[in-house]
Amino acid sequence: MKPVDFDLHQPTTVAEATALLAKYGDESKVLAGGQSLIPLLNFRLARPEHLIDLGRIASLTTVHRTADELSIGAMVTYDRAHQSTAVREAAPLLAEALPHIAHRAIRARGTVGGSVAHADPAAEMPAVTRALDAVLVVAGPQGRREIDASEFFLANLVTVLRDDELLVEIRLKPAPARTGAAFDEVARRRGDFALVGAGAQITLAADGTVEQARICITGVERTPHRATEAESLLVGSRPDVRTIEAAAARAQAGVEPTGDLHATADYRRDVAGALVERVVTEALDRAAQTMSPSLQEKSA
Ligand SMILES: Cc1cc2nc3c(=O)[nH]c(=O)nc-3n(C[C@H](O)[C@H](O)[C@H](O)COP(=O)(O)OP(=O)(O)OC[C@H]3O[C@@H](n4cnc5c(N)ncnc54)[C@H](O)[C@@H]3O)c2cc1C
Repeated sequence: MKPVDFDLHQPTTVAEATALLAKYGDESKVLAGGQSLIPLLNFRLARPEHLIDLGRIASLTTVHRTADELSIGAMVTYDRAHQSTAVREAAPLLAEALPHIAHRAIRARGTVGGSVAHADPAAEMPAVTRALDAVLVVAGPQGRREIDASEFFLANLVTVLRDDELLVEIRLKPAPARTGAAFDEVARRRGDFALVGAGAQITLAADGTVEQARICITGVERTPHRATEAESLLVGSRPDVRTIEAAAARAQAGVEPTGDLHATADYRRDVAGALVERVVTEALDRAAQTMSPSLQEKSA
């Protein structure tokens, strides 16, 4: 099928884009990479009269790193983020998650901001922003506001974004030294949305104990899940196999999936536990590899 007729607007600044959103309200829709929106238009599940393409707003395409902050523009594509040294160094969990998103062609066009704004609970980006305590910067006719990722996602495909607001930037605190990260997922076919995914970013203290643990799980609830109980069990410990298994068991007990035609609730819960065990083990190994050999022995 083809979309219903619409007027295409191509603003070159955020102010122009928000003015268009304010003018056309719920008759308009923002277009980012189009990897979710274009199929919705083609199937006529979305019928906006005005499409506001963000593709010409250069200020939304930058990645900027300072000592205290990593800032990623909403229109940065998955590929571009993955090629960025700043992202790899400051947000290793994000760098690990990016290659799991869809297929190469989709990663070339899809944007980090589009994924967060779309808020699919099976998607990688929303879960990663939740685990990394990202701040989501939003622009509207009244100016900008900052929203913690923990408050951004309300339900499947529903966020706190208002009709006349744009997500413009994702801000993260850079990962400290001695940090490792891993992401893994289970999908029916390579490139499909995963049934369940999990990511972990772990920072070790100089003595080899866990200083900080961040764990997220996709595909188990209506919003991206953060496994805080598992995180607290790891923090302060000198993690061995038993501690990791206990953390995974806590993560598994902490999710409340519902079954659907793709997988039962029990299957999703079991996979979540197995994936958390795997990614925590891998993230810890990678964090330990950043330390001197004597400290690596201590943390083993
Ligand atoms: C076959 C296939 C497989 C896929 N597999 C995966 C997968 O495994 N993991 C995954 O995460 N995704 C997957 N996707 C979705 C893909 O990642 C999309 O790119 C992503 O969901 C949306 O990003 P986009 O930039 O394409 O946004 P668009 O499709 O342009 O927009 C999506 C929605 O967000 C809104 N929006 C976009 N940007 C903004 C903004 N800055 N401010 C406010 N609202 C905005 C739009 O109005 C629209 O409602 C898949 C898609 C396909 C077609």
